[in-house]
Amino acid sequence: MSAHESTQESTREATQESAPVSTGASRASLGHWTRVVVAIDGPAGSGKSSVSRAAARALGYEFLDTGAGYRSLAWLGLERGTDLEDPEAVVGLLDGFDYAIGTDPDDVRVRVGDVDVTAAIREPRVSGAVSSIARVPQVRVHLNDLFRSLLDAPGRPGIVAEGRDITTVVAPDAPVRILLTADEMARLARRAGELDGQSDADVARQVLERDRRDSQVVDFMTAADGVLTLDSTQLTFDETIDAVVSLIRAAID
Ligand SMILES: Nc1ncnc2c1ncn2[C@@H]1O[C@H](COP(=O)(O)OP(=O)(O)O)[C@@H](O)[C@H]1O
Ligand SMILES: Nc1ccn([C@@H]2O[C@H](COP(=O)(O)OP(=O)(O)O)[C@@H](O)[C@H]2O)c(=O)n1
Repeated sequence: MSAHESTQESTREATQESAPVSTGASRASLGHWTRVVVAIDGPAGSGKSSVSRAAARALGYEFLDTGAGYRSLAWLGLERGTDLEDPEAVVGLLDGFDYAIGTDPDDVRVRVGDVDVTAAIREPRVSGAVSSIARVPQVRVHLNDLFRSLLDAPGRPGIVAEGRDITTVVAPDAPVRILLTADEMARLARRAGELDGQSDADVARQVLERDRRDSQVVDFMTAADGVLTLDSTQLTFDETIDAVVSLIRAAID
């Protein structure tokens, strides 16, 4: 049985379960983590960010959008006029990179220095540049250290972190690991629905090119061993949230 099939099966079982709500977890299931760490990866438009945030809210957990870290560094480089194709220049940006992100799912503001970049990091110019900085190994090491310290910080009983390599590199030993997928047409339609001011064709080109470049660095299209695949193509937004919450509850109860 493939990882995909086995996961659809476990998703079905978990979704049908009507277990009482519990956000607790046994010490053993947490491994070395101080709280429940839920790792979610997937391609652009699969629903990682919105679904992870809603699942965190439903469980009383925190939420970590790791892509915001890469986007913020790209934003800084664009502001400074840095050549983002030059890895040395990109590494130079890390010196004194003063980055902060909210992990409350109801307050996910992002700051670089004194500037609130929450909206700016979603602009197409940042989406178009971010893959260039994400492929620099020193950037990944630097940001991964930061992400791990946020995952293990004192706070709510759990945290849902989403990105491209959370299940494989940042937290391969997380008690819950999910690959959230959706077929290309569904992903492009979702993204097109979000971005005003850009034609659907431009959005599609940009998303596919970003996925192509990102997948040269990390594999977020196939589930690593032990990672559950949840295909949201045929699911509504609410059904996807329910499925993720059920998978988390099933894993920690
Ligand atoms: N299962 C789903 N069905 C319909 N729309 C969805 C679903 N999951 C996510 N969306 C919508 O798709 C858009 C992209 O989701 P987002 O969370 O930004 O994806 P990602 O973080 O993977 O790029 C959002 O507008 C979101 O509300
Ligand atoms: N764990 C992660 C998260 C994001 N990224 C990079 O950051 C970019 C933006 O991530 P994102 O999660 O905001 O992207 P979307 O899928 O939400 O559009 C990605 O295109 C990757 O280049 C990464 O390399 N590793």
